[in-house]
Amino acid sequence: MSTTDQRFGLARTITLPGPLRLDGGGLLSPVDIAYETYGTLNAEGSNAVLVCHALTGDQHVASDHPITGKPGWWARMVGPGKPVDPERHFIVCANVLGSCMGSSGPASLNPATGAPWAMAFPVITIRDMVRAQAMLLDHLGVGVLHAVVGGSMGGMQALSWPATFPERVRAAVVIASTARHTAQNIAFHEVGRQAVMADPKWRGGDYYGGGQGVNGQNGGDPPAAGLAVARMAAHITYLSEAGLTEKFGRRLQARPDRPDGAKSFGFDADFQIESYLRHQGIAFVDRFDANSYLYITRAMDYFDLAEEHGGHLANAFRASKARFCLVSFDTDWLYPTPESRAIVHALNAAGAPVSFVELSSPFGHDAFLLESPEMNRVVDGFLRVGA
Ligand SMILES: CC(=O)SCCNC(=O)CCNC(=O)[C@H](O)C(C)(C)COP(=O)(O)OP(=O)(O)OC[C@H]1O[C@@H](n2cnc3c(N)ncnc32)[C@H](O)[C@@H]1OP(=O)(O)O
Ligand SMILES: N[C@@H](CCO)C(=O)O
Repeated sequence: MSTTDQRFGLARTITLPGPLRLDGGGLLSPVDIAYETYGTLNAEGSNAVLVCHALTGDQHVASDHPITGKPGWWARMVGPGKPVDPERHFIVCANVLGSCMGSSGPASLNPATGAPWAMAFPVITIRDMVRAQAMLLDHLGVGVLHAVVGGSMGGMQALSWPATFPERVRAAVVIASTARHTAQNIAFHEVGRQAVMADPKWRGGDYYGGGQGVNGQNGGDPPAAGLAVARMAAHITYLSEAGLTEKFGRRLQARPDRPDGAKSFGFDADFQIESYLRHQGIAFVDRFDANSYLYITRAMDYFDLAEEHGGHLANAFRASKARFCLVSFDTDWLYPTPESRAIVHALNAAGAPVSFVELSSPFGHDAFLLESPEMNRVVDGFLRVGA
């Protein structure tokens, strides 16, 4: 086990013997899980909060990211005086299975060969990620969670937790999420995957150059262009038309050779939105592995909680005694409010206690990552019950 002190969190990577039985049929063993904890588990073991991250997030929920140097992705939600508070809670955030920040994934070494798994890594599901988290909680001595909290793909895990381990969760907070991927969601992911796989540098996933790590840190030559295009397309889905119009409109990008932002009459990034998207694409490839992008988007596309429970979403929650809190954003067209409402209906049908709020924000799906005093108030109030 390796340990690093981070500001107020504790970062570790643990290798668990497993085996982890996967929905796709195989076994994974051993299982590496990179995680951070904040705060202390109380004597009763009743204050643990598991925070689940979205597609490209990681365990650095409230500590600086080791590659980008940016603050943790949910430092607005997790920290002293925040709704998820290390003064009151024992907070656990783990890098999901299949990702690239230390947990087992295509960029990590296959113990059978000593080389990176690449596309030999098994296809995983949201439920596999949850099972791996349960193994970590066993290791940490956490029996029952006070709450599981997540947005977007993190919300899928937060829904999957009470469905998979009904006796281990007392409350679930599901933000900007869905119980199943729609055709539109799958379509956008497929565009991204094809962009990665069409890059000649993808080479069937074997681009690591013998080393593991994010995007060529150890001498590989990753499909950076394809991954950047994938991120550009995906990033549009995380925003809203109104937000884009307000932030960029049709304004032209100022550059050293054209300080007033004149049109190039070519294919430079003339518009600010083009420049912005290119920046988002380029920045992304520094911190994320292209094969992990394939595996995690696949896991999200396969997610259909009703299908896992005989075709009826309510069945997923019948064994659970958990309270649920759902939050959606009115400009989120990726996982729009009706997706959350469908979950609420299923929870009602299952007799589960549920509160639901649609918040107003101009920022689309990624609103859950931004400053939202209303979201924080809702989550804070919900987590204080039964604490
Ligand atoms: C659990 C998880 O979800 S973890 C993963 C979450 N993190 C991400 O998704 C990271 C990428 N996503 C984003 O940045 C998202 O937009 C958010 C919601 C997380 C952040 O939103 P905001 O704080 O409003 O940032 P914004 O979208 O304006 O982007 C700012 C960046 O764009 C750059 N930018 C802004 N305008 C332009 C432009 N015209 N041309 C080029 N770059 C531009 C800024 O310089 C800044 O760059 P930096 O991030 O390298 O410092
Ligand atoms: N923008 C976030 C949320 C996507 O659902 C991410 O990249 O993980």
